[in-house]
Amino acid sequence: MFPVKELIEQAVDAMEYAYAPYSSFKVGAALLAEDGTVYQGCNIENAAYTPCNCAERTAFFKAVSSGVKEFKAICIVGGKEGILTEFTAPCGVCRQVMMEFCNPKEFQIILAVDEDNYRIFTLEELFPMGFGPADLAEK
Ligand SMILES: O=c1ccn([C@H]2C[C@H](O)[C@@H](CO)O2)c(=O)[nH]1
Ligand SMILES: [Zn+2]
Repeated sequence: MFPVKELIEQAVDAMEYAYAPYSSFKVGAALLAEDGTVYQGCNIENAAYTPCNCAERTAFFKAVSSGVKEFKAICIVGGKEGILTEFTAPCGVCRQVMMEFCNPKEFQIILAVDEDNYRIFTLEELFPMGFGPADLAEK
C-alpha cells in the first residue's frame, strides 16, 4: 500500500503555501509517484480569476515537468482560511488531469481532515466513465 498518514501530513504542510487571497480557501495536495517521490502542491489564485490553479494540478504539473508520469495516490486537504473541518474533493478539471496520467481503477484519492479522519476513493469512483488517452488509441 502507501503511507497514508505521511501523505496527509505532507498535504497539510503544502497547504501552508496556498496563495488564496480571493477565496480564502486554502488547499494542499501530496502526490505519491510510483518511485516513492512525493510532489506537494497548493492552490495559486490570480486577480484575473481564470488562471487560478488547484493544489492537485500544481502537484501533477510539478511531477510531470520533472519527468515523472506514473502515480499511485494523491492526498488532498482544504478549508476556508486553512481550517480543516470537511473533506475537499478534487474539481472536475483536476479529475480530468488525473485521468490523463493515472489508471482510474488503481489510482487512489485520499480526502482527509486529519490523520485519523480520511476516506479513500479510486479515480474511477470519483470520475466514472472518464474520457482519457485510451479513448484515442487505435482500435
Ligand atoms: O479540490 C480543490 C478545490 C478547490 N481548490 C481551490 C481553487 C480555488 O483557489 C479555491 C476555491 O475554489 O480552492 C483546489 O485547489 N482544489
Ligand atoms: Zn481542481
